[in-house]
Amino acid sequence: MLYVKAPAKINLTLDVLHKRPDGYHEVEMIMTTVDLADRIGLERRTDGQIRIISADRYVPDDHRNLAYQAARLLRDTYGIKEGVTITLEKKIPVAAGLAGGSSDAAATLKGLNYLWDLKLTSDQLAVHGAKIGSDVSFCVYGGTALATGRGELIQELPAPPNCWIILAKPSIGVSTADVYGGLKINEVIHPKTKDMIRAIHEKDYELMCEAMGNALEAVTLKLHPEVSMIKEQMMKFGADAVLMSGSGPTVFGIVQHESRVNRIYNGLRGFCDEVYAVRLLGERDPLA
Ligand SMILES: C[C@@](CO)(OP(=O)(O)O)[C@H](O)COP(=O)(O)OP(=O)(O)OC[C@H]1O[C@@H](n2ccc(N)nc2=O)[C@H](O)[C@@H]1O
Ligand SMILES: Nc1ncnc2c1ncn2[C@@H]1O[C@H](COP(=O)(O)OP(=O)(O)O)[C@@H](O)[C@H]1O
Repeated sequence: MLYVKAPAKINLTLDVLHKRPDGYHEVEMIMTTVDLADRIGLERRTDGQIRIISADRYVPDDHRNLAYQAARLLRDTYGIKEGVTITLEKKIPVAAGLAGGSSDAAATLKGLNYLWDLKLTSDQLAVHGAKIGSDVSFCVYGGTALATGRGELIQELPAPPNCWIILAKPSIGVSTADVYGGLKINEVIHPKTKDMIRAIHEKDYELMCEAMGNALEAVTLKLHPEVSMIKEQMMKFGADAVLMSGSGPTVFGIVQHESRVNRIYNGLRGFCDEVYAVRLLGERDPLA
């Protein structure tokens, strides 16, 4: 059995520029991976079948699973006769704005590249990833990056200033398509992407706190007012800055002093079942 980690991501900025002819939205977003991860187990099969094993009832165990789609894409593209059993140990909350499914797909691409000895580069895997979902290309590389296009065009960035992240996911699932669909482009408050890039290059934590912004928040907060309440509580318990990740509903708070992490974590546990205190992974995995 080959094991591969599939880390979650958060969006430090998420800007939506316009709707594209293909129905997607042109985005400009800065994403970074955190040390909350699914674990993917890959085992070769001689029957050519792709099988998913997952204990999480919210995760499909058939062709709808993004890890399944990743395996099928490589098997069919490269004429692989073998199959694979994919065991998903889910730790990332589902439909949370943390790219759990996308990260599982990226981990499966990387693991099968090794298992089936395909010798594909990260760039080649990222191109395949984009066929599975807009966030999968970023998940192939990991680390920190500016994503543009529909999210599949990746420009690597250095690690952001070091800090703790507290993630709080209310017990609601959010459809990414519904959130993008609910966006009024002419009302978008554009985040300060350039300031965030400067904050990352200069390791300026205060500027990073100021520059955080997510154009999709306006839609999700209207659909789910409890997300606003979680943001307020996160600030009340001492976070330096707070933002919703991706299409939500997960809210993340950032804090530099470890002494405050427990207070925020314990405070949010009163409101959310799924609360995590995590670190930024920052740079790309050199072995990726
Ligand atoms: C919102 C973001 C922000 O990082 O992440 P999550 O909240 O899902 O983690 C991403 O843009 C989500 O990426 P991903 O979840 O891969 O989206 P996809 O499966 O490609 O698309 C799902 C649906 O979202 C909408 N969509 C997605 C990406 C994009 N740039 N424009 C869109 O309009 C489309 O309706 C599409 O059919
Ligand atoms: N491997 C997977 N892990 C989680 N969800 C998956 C997976 N494959 C497909 N899905 C489906 O994709 C939807 C969104 O998954 P996820 O990537 O966790 O959300 P988000 O994109 O908001 O982070 C879920 O509702 C789930 O049914």
